[in-house]
Amino acid sequence: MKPFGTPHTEHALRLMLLGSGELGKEVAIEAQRFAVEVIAVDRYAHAPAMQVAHRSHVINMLDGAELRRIIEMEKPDLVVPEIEAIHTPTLIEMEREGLRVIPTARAAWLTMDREGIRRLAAEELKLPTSPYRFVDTRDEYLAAIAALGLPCVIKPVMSSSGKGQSLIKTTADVDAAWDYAQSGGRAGQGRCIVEGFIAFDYEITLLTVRHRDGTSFCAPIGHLQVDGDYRESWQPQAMPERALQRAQEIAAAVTANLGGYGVFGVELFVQGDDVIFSEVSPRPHDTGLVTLISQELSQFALHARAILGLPIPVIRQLGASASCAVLAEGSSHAPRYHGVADALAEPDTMLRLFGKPEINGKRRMAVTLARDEGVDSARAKARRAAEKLQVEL
Ligand SMILES: Nc1ncnc2c1ncn2[C@@H]1O[C@H](COP(=O)(O)OP(=O)(O)OP(=O)(O)O)[C@@H](O)[C@H]1O
Ligand SMILES: NCC(=O)N[C@@H]1O[C@H](COP(=O)([O-])[O-])[C@@H](O)[C@H]1O
Ligand SMILES: [Mg+2]
Repeated sequence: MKPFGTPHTEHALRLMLLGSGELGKEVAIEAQRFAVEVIAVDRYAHAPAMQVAHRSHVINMLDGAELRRIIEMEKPDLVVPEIEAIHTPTLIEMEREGLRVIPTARAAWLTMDREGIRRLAAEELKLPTSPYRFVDTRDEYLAAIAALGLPCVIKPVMSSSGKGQSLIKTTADVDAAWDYAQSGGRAGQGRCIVEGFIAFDYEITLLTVRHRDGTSFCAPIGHLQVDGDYRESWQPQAMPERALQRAQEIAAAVTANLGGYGVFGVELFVQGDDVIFSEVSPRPHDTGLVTLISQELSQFALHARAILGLPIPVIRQLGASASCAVLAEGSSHAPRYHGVADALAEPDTMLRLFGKPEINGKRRMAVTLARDEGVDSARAKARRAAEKLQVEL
């Protein structure tokens, strides 16, 4: 890698974020601590990371020609995918031409689409997963439900944060779930995965960092999801030694196959000592927002260090911590936030307002963070802080 340089000069070390949401904003800030020049790209203007980047571009990242044009124009030293809805075949092509993609173009390609990563994990790596089928038509969908049984879950192959996802409990849910899957994904209509429902005891994200000196794990993060979207996360999630070991083995196997440097959010379901692989983000994870308060080096700082080829000799945990997502629902072009001071009144409390420029429907706008004696009291404190925060539309 070339030496660190000075932004806005010919010697700048340039990092392009593809996706500029709340996660990218924190990555941008961490990269700038090393004087990296940050170029933020997303599908809309004034996205959170754009607000702290040196420059930004608004493009359709699912359009290969547009993606190539912007990368050729900016000539970044590192391209850092931040969301799954990207034309990853273009990244694969350009990686062959010498572009550096984090963690690798193949990892971004396999995980942009639930089919790629699921087939890799279940069929190639033989890791335990939920039973599943991919479907393109309503008839195939009905056949999948018949084969897998109820309850089951349907998700568009390209989606995140639960968009287009439904739990199908009874036959009464079947039609609405199909319609939502066809309208709610990040790339419009199309292929879906139908998964058998796993009645897990709890689920975790195991943040796994591949860096120049090897692979490191953060303490497991427990989380609560509603409608497939994260609402609360906490660290550490208590778990039996055997299950933790199994979780680390699975995370090591998946991330070693994906390769490259950076943080991965490995999502796992736990039942007793058994661990089931769900999916992986080859980048920081929303549930990992808790590490902004729970670790000396947050997942964003770890990502920056790893991708810049810097050492990570230790990941220091600072104590039981929690995060609580703040969602708003409605429509607005200039949301305002009340109760920020009240939300920060208790010791060991922090928050982030993402600064998203508009809401149309339901959107995660902020997160509260808290540390306390134990995970339960940290969760309660983060929730109290979130209750104080009001989003005026
Ligand atoms: N097969 C399943 N059995 C039980 N619960 C499931 C299953 N699939 C998904 N879920 C629940 O829905 C949540 C979201 O699913 P998943 O992670 O696949 O969606 P996503 O849209 O990629 O979300 P994100 O982008 O936040 O990771 C899971 O964390 C889990 O709580
Ligand atoms: N689960 C993935 C996740 O949380 N991704 C984060 O949400 C942003 C999109 O938010 P938006 O839908 O509000 O634009 C993404 O850009 C990323 O930061
Ligand atoms: Mg997930």
